[in-house]
Amino acid sequence: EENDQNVLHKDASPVYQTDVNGDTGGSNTIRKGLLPEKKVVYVCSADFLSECDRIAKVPFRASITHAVIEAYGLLSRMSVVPPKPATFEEICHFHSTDYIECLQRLCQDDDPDKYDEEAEEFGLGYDCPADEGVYDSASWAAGGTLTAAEQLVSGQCSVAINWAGGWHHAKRDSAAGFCYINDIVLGILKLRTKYDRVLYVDIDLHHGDGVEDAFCATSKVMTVSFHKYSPGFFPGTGNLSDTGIGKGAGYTVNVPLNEGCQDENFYRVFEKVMDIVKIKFDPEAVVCQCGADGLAGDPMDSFNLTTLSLAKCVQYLLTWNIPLLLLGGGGYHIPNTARCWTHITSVVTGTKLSSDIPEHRYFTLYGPDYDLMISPGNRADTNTPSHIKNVIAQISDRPDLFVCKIHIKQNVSED
Ligand SMILES: O=C(CCc1ccccc1NC(=O)c1cccc(C(F)(F)F)c1)NO
Ligand SMILES: [Zn+2]
Repeated sequence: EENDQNVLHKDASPVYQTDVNGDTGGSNTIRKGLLPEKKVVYVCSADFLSECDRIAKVPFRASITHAVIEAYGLLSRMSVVPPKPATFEEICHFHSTDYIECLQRLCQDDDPDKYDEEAEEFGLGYDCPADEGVYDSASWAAGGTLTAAEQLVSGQCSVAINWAGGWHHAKRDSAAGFCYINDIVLGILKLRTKYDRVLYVDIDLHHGDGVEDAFCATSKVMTVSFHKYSPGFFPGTGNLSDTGIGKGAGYTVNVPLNEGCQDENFYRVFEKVMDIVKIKFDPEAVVCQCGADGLAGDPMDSFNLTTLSLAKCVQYLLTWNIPLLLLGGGGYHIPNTARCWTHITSVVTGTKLSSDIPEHRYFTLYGPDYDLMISPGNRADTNTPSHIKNVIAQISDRPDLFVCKIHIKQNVSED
């Protein structure tokens, strides 16, 4: 019966399936018999895309991703909200004014010898160049995450998406790993104005060190990062033994994984760890950084994931029915990253997509199969069953980890 309804609708892309009662979707659709409609906010505008397209390490990734989401007709399933760039004052709710003033100054200076020792002190230089436009694109990306978080706080939606956010390495007073402004920390601080316990989940290939550092000493924000951990691999932090300090002891979770990790192991570990996190921390809101540099085919060439496991992780978080903020991050095979975040957007909007990518402006990037799905490479998954078992056991059996407290609504909200 559902197949009869795969009719083409004038206002949807040819591949866009209808839902059970024949509608092509849209926020005013009354959907019977499906998961209760989750209102989804998608942060986007022409200015936002053109500014985020200038992020040096992922040129035009913002527009390329948006174009596939649009080609599949997914915009009609979400409410599109235009962001503003984050202001200096908003950015300094986390970052030091000295660092941000230095970043602004260097981005306006076109002298190749501008990197003085102050620049070095703030991590600005050859590995994190402060080129013209870096401050603008970073403040627009951060504005997108703040807008998304504000939509959740004001109750306008249950899921909010900023695929141009997720810059998890930036520190309070330094740039790192091509991250200049930590939009994730700013978004979490915004969510904390309403929610007492906020969970951060990071499924990027790399350890989410900047977010972990920001909240390692508080029990109000738990950070959970799944990442490749091996000698010499950036940033080098995020071992199992890294569990938080002071009042935050037990509220930092790190899941170190080895080379070649594939979907089955990745999702198995994710589900086991998150089951425990849900019980012990009982979050009121969750932020997920969906970095796609762990995908097969990424030039990072480290993990061997497909979009299926990353989408399943987000699907899992949706079942918690708490406010969910979805962000981008790494992802340097740009067509695969666009495939991944389109797949996740379809999961969040409850939309089945054909795997044939519709014709659109960047269609040629998806050849020769023009398929939404990707295949794993044939590199071995070096995460042995005993490694996986050991990681899960160490997290679930640790006494200090997220000491299980009865969460009584407290009027003193700060630690
Ligand atoms: O993706 C990251 C950090 C990436 C990073 C950190 C520290 C040093 C270098 C990098 N990034 C790269 O090496 C990089 C970035 C973009 C594209 C490439 C490519 F050359 F592999 F394509 C490589 N975090 O989630
Ligand atoms: Zn990464």
